[in-house]
Amino acid sequence: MSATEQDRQNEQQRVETVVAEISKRISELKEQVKVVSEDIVGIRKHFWDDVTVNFEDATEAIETYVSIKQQAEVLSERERSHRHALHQLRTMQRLLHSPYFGRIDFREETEPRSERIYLGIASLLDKNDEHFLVYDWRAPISSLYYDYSPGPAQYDTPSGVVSGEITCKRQYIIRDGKLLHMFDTGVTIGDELLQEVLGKQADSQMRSIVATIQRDQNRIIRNEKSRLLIVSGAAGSGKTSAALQRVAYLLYRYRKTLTAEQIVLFSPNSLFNSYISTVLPELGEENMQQTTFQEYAEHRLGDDFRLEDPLEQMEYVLTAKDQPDYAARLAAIRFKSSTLFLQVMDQYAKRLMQAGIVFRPIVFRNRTLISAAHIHELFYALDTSLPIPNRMSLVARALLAEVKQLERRERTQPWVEDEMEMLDKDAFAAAYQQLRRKKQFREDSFDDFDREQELLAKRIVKQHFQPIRDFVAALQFIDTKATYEQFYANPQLLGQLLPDEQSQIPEAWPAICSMTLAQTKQAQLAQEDIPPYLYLQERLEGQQTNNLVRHVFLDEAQDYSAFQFALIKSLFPRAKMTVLGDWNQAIYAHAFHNESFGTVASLFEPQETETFVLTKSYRSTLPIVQFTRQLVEGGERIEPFNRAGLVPTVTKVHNRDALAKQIEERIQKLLANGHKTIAVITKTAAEAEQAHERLASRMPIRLITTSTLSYDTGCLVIPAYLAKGVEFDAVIIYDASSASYSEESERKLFYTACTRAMHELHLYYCQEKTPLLAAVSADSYEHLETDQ
Ligand SMILES: Nc1ncnc2c1ncn2[C@@H]1O[C@H](COP(=O)(O)OP(=O)(O)OP(=O)(O)O)[C@@H](O)[C@H]1O
Repeated sequence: MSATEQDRQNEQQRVETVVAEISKRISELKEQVKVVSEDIVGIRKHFWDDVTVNFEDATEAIETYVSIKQQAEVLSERERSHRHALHQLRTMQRLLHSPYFGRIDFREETEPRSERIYLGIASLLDKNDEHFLVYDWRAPISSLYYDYSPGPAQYDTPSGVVSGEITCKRQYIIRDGKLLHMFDTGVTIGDELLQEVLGKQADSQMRSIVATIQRDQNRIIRNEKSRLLIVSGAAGSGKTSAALQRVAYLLYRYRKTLTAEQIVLFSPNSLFNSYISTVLPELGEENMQQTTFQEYAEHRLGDDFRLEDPLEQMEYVLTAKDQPDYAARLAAIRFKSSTLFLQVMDQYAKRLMQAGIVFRPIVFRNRTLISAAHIHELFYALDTSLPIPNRMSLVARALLAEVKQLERRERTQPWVEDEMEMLDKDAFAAAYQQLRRKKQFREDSFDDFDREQELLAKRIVKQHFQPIRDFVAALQFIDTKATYEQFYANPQLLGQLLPDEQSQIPEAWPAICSMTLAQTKQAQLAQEDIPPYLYLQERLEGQQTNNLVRHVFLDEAQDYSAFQFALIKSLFPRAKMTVLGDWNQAIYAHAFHNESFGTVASLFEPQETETFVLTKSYRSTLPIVQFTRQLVEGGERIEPFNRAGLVPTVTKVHNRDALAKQIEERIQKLLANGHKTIAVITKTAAEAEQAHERLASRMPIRLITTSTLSYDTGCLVIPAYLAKGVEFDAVIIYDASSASYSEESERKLFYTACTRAMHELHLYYCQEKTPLLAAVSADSYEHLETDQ
C-alpha cells in the first residue's frame, strides 16, 4: 500500500486532531499544576492552624500526634499529585512537538478488522481514557513495529503471545504539529527515515533513536532474560544507542520496581558522560547513575595513593618509546591485566589464608600497644578454612576487647595526669556537670575528689583512644600495601603461584617487580596495578558490595581488563550486566592480547549469557565506512548503511606549517558546507596541544583535554582516546604520516579516530603516509598533494 495524497491529507488531519487534544491537556495540566501548588503553599503556611496541639495527658498527646500526621499526609498527597501533574505536563509538552513517529495496522487473528497503532515517546489516551491515540514505543504491542515487515507477526504480552497480521507500516516526520514526511515501508524500519536522521549534522550531545530502532537493536533493548548480555558491534553500529534505549525500556517495563538509581553505567570518560546525558531526559526518563572505573578506584584508594589515570598510561605507551624501561612497562601492563595474572592473584590470596598477610601494629603515643606479631598470631590461630574477611572481623572483635583493657590500664599513666592538669576551667566545669548528671543515679557523692579524678582520666583516655577503635573497626590493622609489595619483593614467588607450569611469564618480571615497588614506595599506583591491588584488598577486607543496583552497563567494554570485569561483577552481586564493545577499538595496551569477551563470559553460566552481534554501521557515510573497514582485520564483515557522501581524502603536505595552513583551509570549506562540529584528531595529548597552538592563531578552535567535561558544536582539537564513543560531522586526522602512526599496535587507535566521522573524513601527512593505510585500496580515497 502506498501513501496517496488522500492518505496524506487524512494523516495531516489526524496530526492536527491529536495535537489539539495534547494542547487541551497541556492547558488542563497547567491549571492543575497551578491549583495544586497553591494548595501546597496554603497547607505549608497554615499547617499548624489546623492542628490542635495539646500534650497535657497521654490521650491529648495521641490526638495531637494523629492530627499532625493527618495534616502531613494531606500535604504529601498534594506534593505527590503535583509531581505527577508536572511529569505529565512535561510529557505532553514533548509530545506536542512530535506526537508520534510510526504506525502499524495490526489485525489480531481473532478479529475481523485491523487496529491502527500509532507509536510515540509516551502514551496518550483519548479524552474518555478509553482508546490509545498514541502508544508508548516501549509498550508490548509496539515491538511489532520494530520486529516485523507487513505480513504475519506476533508479540509477547504478560498474558501470552498475540498473533496476527500487519497490514500497513508507516513512518512520519512530524515537527511542530506539521506532518513533514511520511513513508510506507516494506522492510523493518525503512531507509528513508534513517537517511533523513543520519544525514543531519552532529550535535554535541547524543540523540535518541526510538523512531528508527533496527530489529537487531530492538532485541538488545528488550532483552529481559539474560544475566549477562554481551553486545559486540562495529564502530557506529548503535551499541551506546541500544544501551541507552534499553535503560529507558527497563525503566518503563519495570516502572513499579526499578528506579534510575538502580542502574549504573560505566563509561570511558567524563566527556562521554556529558555527551550521552541528554538521551534519557529526551525520552522523559531520569538518567541512570554514570561513573568510570577510575572514579570508583579513586573512591577506594585515592586517600592512600596517587593513582595513574588510564589516559596518562595511554600517553606513556604512545610517547615514551625511547625510555629505557619502556619494554618492561609494556610487558607489565599486558601481564598484570591478563586472566593469568588474575589467577595468580587468586592463588596468592589463597596462600595468604595459611600465612603471609602483613599486619600493622596498634601504636599509641609512639608506644606499640598491640604488636603486628600478636595480630598475626590471632589471625592465624583461627580456623584456616574460614574466608579471610570473616577471620578479619573476628580478629577486629578480639582486638577491640583488648583495646578496652588497655584503655582501662592507660588511665593511670602519668601523661593522663599531666593532661588533667592542663585542663582549663571550662573543661573541669564540663566534667563536673557530667558527674553531677551521672550522680543522680549513683549513691556515692560527687564531692569525692578521687572519683572526679578517675572519671576525668577515663574521659581523657577515651577521647584519645577513639582513633584506635576507629582504626580497628575499619580493619586498618591489615597492611594491604605491604602484603601487595611482599608479592613483588620476591620475584621467585610468581613461579610458585602459576596455575600451570607452561604459563608464559614475562621475561622482564624481575624488572617489573622493582618498578612496581619503586612506585608503591612513593605512594603511587600505576594504572595496571589498580585492579590487582583492589582485588587483593577485596580478598583481604571483604567486598564492598552494592545490593541495590539491578543493572550494570559497561560501554566500551573492550577497554576493561579481566580484573576489572571480575571486580565489577563482584561489586554488584544482584545486578544483570549489559556489556557492549568493539575489539577493533581496543586501544589500551592491556587489550592487545585479549581479543574477546571470553573473560567476561566466563564470569557467568553459559545459560545465563546471550551474545548479540551488530554488524551494520550507521554513523558514517558509505564511502567513509568503505574506507575505514579496510583498516581492520575482519572489516569486510562491517556492513555500511547506504548513505551517500564524499570519499575521504588523504593529503600530502610538505611540512608542519603547510599542514596548519591546509587544515585551516579545509575547516573553512567544511564550515561553508554547513558542518557544525569539526574535530581535528591527534594521536596523543601532547600532539593535540601542539596542533592547537598552530591552529588557534589562525581560527577559533578549542582544545579538548582530560579535564574538559563537555563541549559545544564548533571546531576542536582532541586526542583520539578522548574521542572514544563520540562523533563529529567531519574529522581531520592531523598527522597520518608514518612517523606518527608507525606501529601495528596503533592500528586500533587510528581506526577509532577515523570512525568518529559522520559525513566527511580528511587525513593529512608529511613525507610518508602511515603503513596502516597500505591495505586500503587507492580507489576508496582521493589522494591529494599540495604544492606547499
Ligand atoms: N537505529 C538507528 N537509528 C538512527 N540512528 C542510529 C541508529 N543506530 C545508530 N544510530 C546512530 O549512529 C551513530 C552511532 O551510534 P552509537 O554511538 O550508538 O554507536 P556505537 O556502536 O556505540 O559506536 P562506537 O563503538 O563507534 O562508539 C549515532 O549517531 C546514532 O544516533
